[in-house]
Amino acid sequence: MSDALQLPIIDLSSPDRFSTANSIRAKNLLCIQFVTLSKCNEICFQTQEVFEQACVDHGFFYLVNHGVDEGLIKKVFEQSTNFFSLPIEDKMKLAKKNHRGDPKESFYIGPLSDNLNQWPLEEDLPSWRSTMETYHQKVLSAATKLLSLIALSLVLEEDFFEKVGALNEPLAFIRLLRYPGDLDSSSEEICGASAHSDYGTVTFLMTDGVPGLQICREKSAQPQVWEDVASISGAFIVNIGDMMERWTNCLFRSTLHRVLRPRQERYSVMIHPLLITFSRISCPSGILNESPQRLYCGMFGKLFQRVLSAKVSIQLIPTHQILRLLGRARETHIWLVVEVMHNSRLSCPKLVSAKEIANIELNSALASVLYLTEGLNYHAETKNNGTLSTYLSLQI
Ligand SMILES: O=C(O)CCC(=O)C(=O)O
Ligand SMILES: [Fe+2]
Repeated sequence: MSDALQLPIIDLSSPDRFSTANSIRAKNLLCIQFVTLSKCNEICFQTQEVFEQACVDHGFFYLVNHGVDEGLIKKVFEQSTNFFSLPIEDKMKLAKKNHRGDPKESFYIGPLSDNLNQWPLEEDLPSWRSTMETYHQKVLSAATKLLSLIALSLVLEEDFFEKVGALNEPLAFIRLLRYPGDLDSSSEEICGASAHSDYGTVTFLMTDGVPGLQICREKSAQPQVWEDVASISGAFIVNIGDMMERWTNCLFRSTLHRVLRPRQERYSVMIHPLLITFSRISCPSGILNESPQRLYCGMFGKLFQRVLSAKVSIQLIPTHQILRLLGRARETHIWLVVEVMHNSRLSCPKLVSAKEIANIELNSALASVLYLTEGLNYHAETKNNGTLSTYLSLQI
């Protein structure tokens, strides 16, 4: 693996919240910690004079002192391994539907407040559910603190998100991932997770340290440049999602990323907090003053709100995956919301059925597709090599 990218570190426990908030976006701050990782386990902290903006330039940063106990993180990875090590027929009991996807296994746990989640049996995996529930709550609490820093960084009141009710109904879901390792070297697939951006507000990612994550900071550059992002033990890799990018009128960046097919087995755990009310809050005028052209009509437009209330799963797909998706859409009756960029403005999203998709013009490099499966699905796929790719879709 080539030298890993230097990403900014945000310290959630720093008493100087204003400086920390500034480091989320302000340019030319002095004495901010950077980390340089050339190999995963070789950590070298370095102070640099110029701080590149965490959210504005990279859309990715490390979060340290976040209050999620290392022991709990270790337990989550152990329990994830326990789950994926169950016999395939046990895992299939939680599957509802076939799904073709990247060559990895995944398990989604939706918001804890609804009772739609499926859990492995307590007798099969003792304490599994309680471990995941505790992790869910702890990460959500770190996310809430981070959001207050984000508010400060946008020159908003620290409790802005709280006041507007964005935290009243926080929907966060956990994704447990297992990449099986490159057992089949003849495979043409180079990705364990294909290039995408995340659709939520911020994503909290923890990995087991096996390399593979890469980001592309200039998605429109040709050829695309992919840079490795290494893990730091105990630190979250946090990235900005599309929802936040849109809400800040593209001030913050939702960066394209992917995971290369790892040579050895790789585990990762993600939490995506999705703040529904957030989608109804318009971009603050302060941000619009900086970039007066409003790039999005509404947050996601009315349609997105309909989507959110329609008990469906959602995912934003970058353009280069659209064609792949179209092939899939015809098979699986996926509905898509298509937004096409016209003269650097996004048109209002349109809801189209899988049948209509073939007729949509997708010649813009910046088109994005929000695809919806028919709610509450657990998808499963058995690949030729016997690995299982599963997910329980987001329950909203
Ligand atoms: O496994 C990882 O390191 C990241 C996966 C990812 O980006 C995703 O599933 O959204
Ligand atoms: Fe992602």
